[in-house]
Amino acid sequence: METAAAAAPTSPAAVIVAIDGPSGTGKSSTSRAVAAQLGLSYLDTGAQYRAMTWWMLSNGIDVRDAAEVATAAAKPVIVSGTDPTAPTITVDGEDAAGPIRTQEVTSGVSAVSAVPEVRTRITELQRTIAAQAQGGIVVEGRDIGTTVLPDADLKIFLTASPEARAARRSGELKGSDLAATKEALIRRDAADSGRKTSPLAKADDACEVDTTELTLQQVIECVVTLVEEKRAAK
Ligand SMILES: Nc1ncnc2c1ncn2[C@@H]1O[C@H](COP(=O)(O)OP(=O)(O)OP(=O)(O)O)[C@@H](O)[C@H]1O
Ligand SMILES: Nc1ccn([C@@H]2O[C@H](COP(=O)(O)O)[C@@H](O)[C@H]2O)c(=O)n1
Repeated sequence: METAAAAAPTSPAAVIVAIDGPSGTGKSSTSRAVAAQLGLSYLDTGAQYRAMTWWMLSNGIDVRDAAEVATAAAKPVIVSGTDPTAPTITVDGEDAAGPIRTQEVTSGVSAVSAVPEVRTRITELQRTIAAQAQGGIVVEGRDIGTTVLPDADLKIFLTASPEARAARRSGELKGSDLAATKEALIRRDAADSGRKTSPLAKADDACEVDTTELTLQQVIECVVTLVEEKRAAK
């Protein structure tokens, strides 16, 4: 007797998700959680610019000197691990996850990331990683939807008021001054939005989500729903 062959289980369509927005809007927390929940890879592009900055500072490069930064931009070997449950970043084989979060790196990163030679190198790296992510990937940063992955399946631009963002950051940095934190993130956003090459910007076809009044869990649920809708339509 003939039996019908069991239908092979189909794996969900690979989907490329770009999440951009200013600092402290919840890009990393949201992207990691969404990627983990949906079995996607995850890339924190800010960590790559921080890694480049840390290398420059560690090697005596004046990060305010664009010509010096440009000349050195090809030197560091930056490797990003894309498991959302345990993202990693190494520079020349050394674990950089801790050092890239220092105040010195945060203060210097906008100057380094504005240098075109730095952006060209890191953008190339990001595109290679996204192309290798078989099951799909969530990539978060400032210019993913506009420049790095303009053909992403889904683009999201997260926003939140400066007050909400400063309060979130102050919660992380125990004992920090709220007004100074707010001023520092406004300054960094202005530098990132004002640079000539690939500034922080919302892509025309991005879906904007204002997270000011939302809990992190609500933002995650909102993005998961958007990704699932895109996957179902593929
Ligand atoms: N909707 C939210 N409500 C409350 N807290 C949040 C929300 N989203 C994120 N947070 C918290 O705000 C802090 C900053 O979030 P996160 O690092 O994800 O932001 P980001 O946009 O990636 O920032 P940056 O660009 O500076 O790296 C974290 O402590 C996170 O837990
Ligand atoms: N696509 C991106 C991502 C980040 N940057 C620069 O890196 C800085 C640090 O980013 P965090 O997300 O870790 O805060 C950010 O301020 C930008 O200068 C970028 O240019 N493009």
